[in-house]
Amino acid sequence: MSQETWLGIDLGTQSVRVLVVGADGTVLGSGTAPLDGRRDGPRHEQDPGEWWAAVCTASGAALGNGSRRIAGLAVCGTSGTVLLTDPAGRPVTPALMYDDGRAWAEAERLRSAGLAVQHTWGLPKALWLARTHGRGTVTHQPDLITARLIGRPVPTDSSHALKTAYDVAADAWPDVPGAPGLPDVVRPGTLLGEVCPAAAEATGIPAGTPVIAGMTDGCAAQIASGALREGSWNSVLGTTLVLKGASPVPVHDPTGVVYNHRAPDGSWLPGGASSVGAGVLTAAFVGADPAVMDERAAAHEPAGAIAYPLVSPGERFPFLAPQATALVLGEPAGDADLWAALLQGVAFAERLCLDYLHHLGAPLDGPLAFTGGGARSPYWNQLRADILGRPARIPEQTEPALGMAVLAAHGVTGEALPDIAESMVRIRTVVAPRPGRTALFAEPYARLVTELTTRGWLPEPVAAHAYSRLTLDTADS
Ligand SMILES: Nc1ncnc2c1ncn2[C@@H]1O[C@H](COP(=O)(O)OP(=O)(O)O)[C@@H](O)[C@H]1O
Ligand SMILES: O=C(CO)[C@H](O)[C@H](O)COP(=O)(O)O
Repeated sequence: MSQETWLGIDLGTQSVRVLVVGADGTVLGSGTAPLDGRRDGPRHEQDPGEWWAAVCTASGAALGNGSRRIAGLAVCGTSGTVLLTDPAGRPVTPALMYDDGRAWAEAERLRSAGLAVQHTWGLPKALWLARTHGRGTVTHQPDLITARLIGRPVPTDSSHALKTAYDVAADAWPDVPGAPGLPDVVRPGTLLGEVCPAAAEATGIPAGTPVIAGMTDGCAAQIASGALREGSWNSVLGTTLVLKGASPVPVHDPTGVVYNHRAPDGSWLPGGASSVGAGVLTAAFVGADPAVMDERAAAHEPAGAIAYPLVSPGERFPFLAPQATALVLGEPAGDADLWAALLQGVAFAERLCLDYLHHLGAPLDGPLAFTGGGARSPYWNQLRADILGRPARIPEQTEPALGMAVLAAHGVTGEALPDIAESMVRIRTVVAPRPGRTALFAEPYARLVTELTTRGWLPEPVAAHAYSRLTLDTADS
């Protein structure tokens, strides 16, 4: 690949991040700008008008004052965030965020019509918006930014459209009676247009820069981890846990817990998003220093209590249980023991996600990467490798914006995405499981699986599969 420079834009929950990246993955510039949101019970909204201003600030900071040539850019957003726009592409509603849970009734109706959607997905929320605000065209978070960059409304990409129920296998919208207007769709990596002079003036990104159709932030993080070859997986441990892998065929899950994004080359990126995650630490230990707590937790292996640490009520992966609440079995012997139980509980949930994927027949024999804020803890990385019984790669730079820079390079050069990712993604370290450690955690893991089954959250065949994989792994360790 030539020595070009690429730009990635990540529209997140709390901020917009922009990275300027060289052909070897070196970060040449970065910028960020905060975003506000409104939460009220199950409702979570953002003002889409704020996104453009934040993109301008973050791009300006990433590019500095220089007139650097950018060979291409792509934009990712939070998956399932939607709003409605008028024919000129202007917002006519607030944006309902990916975790906004108000569209229960709409989701129920869609499911009874045969569409495997969760209530936080884009299509039920778009129906809710159409019912309460009137009609408009469904627009995903990045569509508003790519339109502004190019200077006219542009198609959406099939990745952000997935949770609006776009059929990525048939490359078509399903027939949804009463649906608001649906946008044209292109595959990720397609050229959408070029940065127009007005957008260049506002952002500092040179006019004429190619704008490439992006993917969701979850897929962007996967690209940034390099996990794009068959059987490779990326586990993003941030506030919550998202697992995504690469497969030549979709992983079929009738319950919709695991769903499949589609890579630009037509291969599949199966995965799911759990409500377990590192967010429980922030909530339970306000102001604690993770490094200090990790050091103290090392004396509690296994912990005296067993946790299933949901960040918010309801679980979506590795099982669907809207009624599930965080659980702690047993009485932790102090704060270090509780911290240990939470770290171990997240790793147990991660193990169960992999067991579930295996149960569905997903290919799992490639490398596993750990990314997200939780991967900043070397202790937790080791613990997770021990409990999973498999090594994990920790990349140097794992931001979704890097994934978008890689996708832009693919879109402009036409080189295969996995090849470009390998030339731009650097692995910092590989953590191997310690001998005997998987067996040390076998009993609490099995107890947790039993408890989840007894509560009716985890289907029994999945539990049986988890026990049999545990027997195999502990015989080896
Ligand atoms: N050293 C650490 N040890 C444990 N958890 C950490 C550490 N650093 C960050 N985190 C966790 O990472 C989470 C944030 O992850 P991040 O990927 O940055 O954000 P988000 O998922 O919100 O996009 C927080 O919940 C925080 O508790
Ligand atoms: O919590 C989220 C914010 O976007 C998403 O649910 C998560 O990233 C997974 O979404 P996807 O698999 O569609 O990328």
